Amino acid sequence: MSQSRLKIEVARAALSEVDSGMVLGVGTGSTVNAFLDELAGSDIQLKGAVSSSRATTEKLAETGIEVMDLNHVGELELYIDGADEVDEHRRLIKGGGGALTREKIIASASRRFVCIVDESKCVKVLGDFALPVEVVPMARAFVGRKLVGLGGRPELRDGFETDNGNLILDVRNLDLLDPLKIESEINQIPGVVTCGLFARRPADRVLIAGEAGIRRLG
Ligand SMILES: O=C[C@H](O)[C@H](O)[C@H](O)COP(=O)(O)O
Repeated sequence: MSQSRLKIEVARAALSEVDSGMVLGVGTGSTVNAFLDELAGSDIQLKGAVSSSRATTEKLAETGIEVMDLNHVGELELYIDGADEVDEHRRLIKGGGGALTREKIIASASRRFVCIVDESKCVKVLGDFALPVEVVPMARAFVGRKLVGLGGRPELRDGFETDNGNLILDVRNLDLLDPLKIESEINQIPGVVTCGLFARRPADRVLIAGEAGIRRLG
């Protein structure tokens, strides 16, 4: 099965997590877009959605779902999002599309986070995927040196600006065996907005589409 077919399969499986009348937190990326297509074709009627990026806001508008401001909705019942890497403890690397900060805010503001991936995203140890770190522009070089001090090899994502007006450093070579520790170490560097590790706020459930069907973690 192709990867895009697997994305559709897991998107379809995620519909059973969603109820009509919900205000849903919605992540960013191609798997989430597949989910929104499936949602549009279902009979689920959301009250609205909180969006994690401009791209998702546009997609929600096309789908006819009202986009709501997180400041006006309080705690969300459910957040649905994809990931770039997932381990067996439901810890994630996210931010391949640069939306990590808003994604982490909405995931943290939600009671449940259901992550939807195809099996190519599953790893034993996080870190093959370069870790995205969102950085305030004037701190780019300073943060880069600190990341080198942690053993990383940061590379500026060329020509990319986040929805928050910041930069992304993609960091290779970090030892992520203890993702909780490295997540807080990176997040404590002044100038870092957040890093793409979701260890402090892992997914509550991961739905994984593979050749054998849908596997669930959590
Ligand atoms: O910033 C982007 C997000 O973290 C996405 O959830 C992640 O990159 C996965 O995207 P996709 O579903 O396109 O593989």
